[in-house]
Amino acid sequence: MIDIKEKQVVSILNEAIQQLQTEDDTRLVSITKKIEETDPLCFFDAAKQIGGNRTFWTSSSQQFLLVGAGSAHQISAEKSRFEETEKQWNSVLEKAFVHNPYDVPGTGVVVLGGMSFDPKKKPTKLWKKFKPSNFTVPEFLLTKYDKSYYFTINIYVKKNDHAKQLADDLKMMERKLIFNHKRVADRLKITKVKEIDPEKWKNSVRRATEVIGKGNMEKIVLAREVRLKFNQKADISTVLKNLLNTQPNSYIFAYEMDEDCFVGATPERLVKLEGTKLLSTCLAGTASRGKTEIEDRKISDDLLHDEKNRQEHDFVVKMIKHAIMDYCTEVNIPDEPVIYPLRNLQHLYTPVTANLRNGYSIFDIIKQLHPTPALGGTPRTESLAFIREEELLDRGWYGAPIGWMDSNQNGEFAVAIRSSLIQGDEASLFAGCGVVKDSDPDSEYEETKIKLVPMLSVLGGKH
Ligand SMILES: C=C(O[C@@H]1C=C(C(=O)O)C=C[C@H]1O)C(=O)O
Ligand SMILES: [Mg+2]
Repeated sequence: MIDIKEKQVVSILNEAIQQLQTEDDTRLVSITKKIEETDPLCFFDAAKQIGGNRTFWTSSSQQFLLVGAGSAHQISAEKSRFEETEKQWNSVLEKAFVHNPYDVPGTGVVVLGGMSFDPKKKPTKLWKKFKPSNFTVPEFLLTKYDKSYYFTINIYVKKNDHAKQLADDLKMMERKLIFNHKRVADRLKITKVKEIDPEKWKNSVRRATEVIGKGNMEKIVLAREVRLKFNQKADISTVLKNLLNTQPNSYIFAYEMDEDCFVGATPERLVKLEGTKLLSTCLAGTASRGKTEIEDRKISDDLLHDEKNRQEHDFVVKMIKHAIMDYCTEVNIPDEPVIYPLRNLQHLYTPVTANLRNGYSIFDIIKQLHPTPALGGTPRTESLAFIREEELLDRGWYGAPIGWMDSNQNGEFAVAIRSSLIQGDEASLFAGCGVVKDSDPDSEYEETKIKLVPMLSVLGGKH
């Protein structure tokens, strides 16, 4: 094991400082080292004590995990957000002084963030802390990859900085973050539930089926919001712990902006990139889980053969295939979906594998894919216009790409569903469903109800 001693941190900082030309010049220094096993939730908790916003990400296998504390660099973009975000990210990388002896995805200069579903929708104050695109390079980052743990420091240095002093301060922060303390779980209780107008929502579903019936569109995804009030402020670490314990096969994420935190456990990958190896996912079509194994198998079987759900699913497959064709080689998509089981429901699932062509980035793919018909509809422009006009909620970051990327073309983005915007002792939960020509408003309403269960149950609701 290569261990970077503190003395080396001082010399790395010194080297970076000495390369600065003028007093106003600054430079991002990134130092990664391997550490002993560290409890990610303790790290997340401790990050609160040292101040600054926190970020959290685990991939569906949970063998990969990122926890960010504070912010060394903040990217935010409004107009041309994909291009602008990527431009700012590249300029961070260009000037970065990186010391990372490990060729491990998610170590070194890493950025975590997300974006809003539809920048053209008039924003409300609900999401005022979240820009159309916000990304954070954490000041301190914990990475778990396979069974190993890494700690990365990202810090801007100036010509007048004193390397030894900086290194001492950083060491103190590291001790605070990596110290495994005993966590106290909170006992959150829901004191008020306000469903935002279910009857109006069902009417929107009805109108969507009418529009689809006329042949103008094929699929429109409509979402709704539930507002909760709690007996106390929600503790985000406890929410994450509960999600980790109850939601297998899901990406668990948190992105904090001051007092607000966007949290979720989504099963839906948008895109994963490891070097040039690309993975995407078609996930649409839903049923509940059975109470017995036999009942469960029967429900899966029916779902696999249900025409309405297969339609919902096939629009996504077709679109994703079309969207990545020009950007990838070796695109491989099975002809038939399989079942993707979750704790409270099951989906139709078709994996996509491909090879990203030279010269393209994960951002090029996100731009092509978002929103897929799993969250928008078919055709895209028309369905988005319908959603913008008809939906009663501000989706904010719900249903949009959320994820991370590093400086070596590795990264992964999920679609932020099964999620909640937690605001102190209140929260908004979101769930939507794919409306096609045979959709029935009451059944779609029931479907969104099950999709709300994962978040509701970890926030003190019924299990
Ligand atoms: C829109 C959501 O989920 C999407 C809609 C699905 C459906 O209607 O069958 C299934 C998975 C997701 O693509 C949500 O969970 O909020
Ligand atoms: Mg559905």
